[in-house]
Amino acid sequence: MTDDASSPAAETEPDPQVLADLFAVIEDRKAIRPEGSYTASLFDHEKGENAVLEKIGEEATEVVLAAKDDDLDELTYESADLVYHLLVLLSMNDLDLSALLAELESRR
Ligand SMILES: N=c1c2ncn([C@@H]3O[C@H](COP(=O)(O)OP(=O)(O)OP(=O)(O)O)[C@@H](O)[C@H]3O)c2ncn1[C@@H]1O[C@H](COP(=O)(O)O)[C@@H](O)[C@H]1O
Repeated sequence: MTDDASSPAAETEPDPQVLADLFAVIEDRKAIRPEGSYTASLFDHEKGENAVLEKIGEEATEVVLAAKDDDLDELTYESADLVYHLLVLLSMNDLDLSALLAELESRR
């Protein structure tokens, strides 16, 4: 791996900040509730929490199936769905991303 900004790796390397940025967007959708936002709809709907819990169950199953099938693209895609819905669930329960990170840090 090189720090050369002109290398293809430097152009495509994901920013680890992406998780914090995504959580900030989720918190923003919770506060502002823009029309047409799927995330906002999860907070708006009176059964929103059930919808999120259902999604987490579905996505977790899809992650397991993708892993069993050795389908790495699908495993990556479904893991992203799962993490996104997990972050929505944390926000829905007024937990911060830092609570999750602190818990992980405490296990090191
Ligand atoms: N990361 C996500 C994200 N991941 C998944 N989803 C939505 O979650 C839903 C998942 O439902 P499904 O599993 O049924 O959809 P699917 O993945 O096509 O189907 P499967 O193959 O998984 O069964 C879809 O509507 C996706 O669009 C997401 N919706 C939003 N985000 C992020 O949230 C931001 C705000 O988006 P809005 O929700 O539009 O405000 C976006 O910019 C993204 O960064």
